[in-house]
Order: sequence, then C-alpha cells, then structure tokens
Amino acid sequence: MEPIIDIQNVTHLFKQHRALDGISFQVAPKSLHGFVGPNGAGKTTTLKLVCTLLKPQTGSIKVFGYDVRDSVKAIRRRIGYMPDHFSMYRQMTVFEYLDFFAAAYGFNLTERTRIVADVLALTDMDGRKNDLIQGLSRGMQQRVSLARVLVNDPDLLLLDEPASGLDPRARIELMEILRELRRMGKTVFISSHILSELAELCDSVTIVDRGKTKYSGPMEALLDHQTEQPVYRVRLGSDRDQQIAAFDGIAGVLAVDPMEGRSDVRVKTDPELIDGNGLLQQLLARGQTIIAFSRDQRQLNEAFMDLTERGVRT
Ligand SMILES: Nc1ncnc2c1ncn2[C@@H]1O[C@H](COP(=O)(O)OP(=O)(O)OP(=O)(O)O)[C@@H](O)[C@H]1O
Repeated sequence: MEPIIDIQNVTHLFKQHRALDGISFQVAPKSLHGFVGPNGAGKTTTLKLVCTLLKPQTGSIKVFGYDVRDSVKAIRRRIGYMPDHFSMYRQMTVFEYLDFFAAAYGFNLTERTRIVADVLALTDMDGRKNDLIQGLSRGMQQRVSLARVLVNDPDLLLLDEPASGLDPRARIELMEILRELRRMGKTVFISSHILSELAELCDSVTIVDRGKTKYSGPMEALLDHQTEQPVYRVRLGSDRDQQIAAFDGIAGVLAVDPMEGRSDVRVKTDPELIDGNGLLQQLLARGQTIIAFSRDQRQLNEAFMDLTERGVRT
C-alpha cells in the first residue's frame, strides 16, 4: 500500500539553524501515527512541510503520492491541519464559526447545514452550538478546533499537540474522537509530548530528535524491544509476601519486586535459564493460582529516553 505521507531525507534550515537534518519516515493509510520528540526536535517544522505551509529545501516529501512542491492545491483539499496554537474567532458562536469555515471552502447553504451538523455530532458538540467560543473551556475549544479541520472531510488529519493543556477527562475524550476518526478510515498524524497516551492510542510511531529520525515503525515493535533481562508481570492468588516467596529457588529468576500500589509483582529473569512459559509452568507446579501473567512491555517513556539525547534544544 502506498504511504499517505512519505518523507525522504529532508533537511530544513532556518538561516544557519538546522531544524531538520535528513529526516525520513512513512505513514501508512488509515493509521493513527504518533510523532514524538523533545522540544525543538523539528515536529512543527515537519508538520508545516507536510501541510504545504513551508516549502521544502532538500529531500522529497510526498502526500497521497503527490509531491508537495508542485501539488499544493491537490494536497490541501484532502488534509486538515490543526496547529499547536490557534486563534479562534472568540466572539462567534460555535455554529457561526464552523459555518464560516464551511463557507470559506465554498459549500452552499444546504451543504453547510449538513456538514456543520455532522462535525458537531462527531465531536459531541451539538449541545453547545449556540454557545460563544470565548465562554468555552479549553477542552471544548480544542474540540471546536478539531471540528473545524473536519469541515472539508479530510482524508489526512495533521494534529500538532492536540492534547496540550487539556485535563485528563478532556484528553481521554479527545483520544476517543481520534479513534472514531480512524474507524471512519481517516489517517491521523498526531504530534504530542504525552507519550503514555500515544502508546495506547497509536498503532505506529516516529520518534525524532534534533531533526533526525530515531525510530519509525509499529508501536508494538518499539515497546516489545528485547531487553537483556526480560521482566514479567505476575499476580498470584495469595498475599504479597507469599507471592514473593512463591518464586524462591526458581532457576533464572533474578529479582522479584512488588509494584507500588498494586498487588502484582515484577519478575526479572535470565533468558538463558528460563522463559515465560517455563516460569508459568514452575508456578503451576508449585500449586500457585495465577490471576494475571504478562510480559512487561518497555514503556514508551523508557524507549523515548533511550533514543533521544539529554538536554533541551532551543
Ligand atoms: N521560523 C523559525 N526561525 C528560526 N528557527 C526556527 C523557526 N521555526 C523553528 N525554528 C527552530 O527549529 C527547531 C525545530 O523547531 P520545531 O518548532 O519544528 O520543533 P518542535 O519539535 O515542534 O518543538 P516543540 O515541541 O518545542 O514545539 C527549533 O530549534 C526551533 O527553535
């Protein structure tokens, strides 16, 4: 399948400053693709190049197979870009605001009525359509902003830090809307600092640092990355002290640590001596009741810290 976004060896300079330094990655159709990197990594610059707001200097950028250098209109018609800061027309009602953008796209009155009703329903904002934008919470304003980029029914959504400044409930609700958009067949490219949420939300991810790609591929492959000493997360049907004692003397168990605030334990192992199957069998042979057993995935935060350099880039 042809990628929706295909970036090859792109370097971008602002005067002498190298914002992008040979970045390359691809985004598959209908995926929810996370774009993660520390401050100054080049995320916004990349998004602006993809949505044709900046002209590429070197390398190749294709969106829907079109080169961004010579197919600006064809690309813009099919994308929705939500910048990291937005200026809203705060004196308008939600309805007026969305209707205004639909009119800017050239839709007639009948089409606009249908489109605005659709995007309000999709973002669960129909109950607020007559509210003034200035009176809405940040979470609600963010939803209006998302509704606005949906007005032209884009195939590709480019969202720059959409969850920043939102409280946990507003974030979870936003993520649910993004999942719904993917179910509708749209491709969602989302830049964020909120790593743990991206891990749950996205099926693929690109990690950038100082203008370079550090990882690009399936989220699972990043998190499943083999560590030298695999860790299993286990919950047995006994109290915590007995749980820890249950591992005594099993060859290959290097450490058993209780998890703070939870009744599970984390079991570090030597893969030369035991694997997950072996560990399970040993526990069953000892008459243990196993309530939960899983391979502990590397957290995205850990992967991120491993792949990116220390210090803040200005
Ligand atoms: N218009 C500009 N002129 C000069 N330098 C710029 C300009 N835009 C970005 N930069 C610099 O390019 C680098 C990449 O910036 P960019 O905004 O793309 O990073 P980012 O990953 O989006 O960062 P953040 O997470 O902080 O928003 C930074 O060092 C930034 O200071």
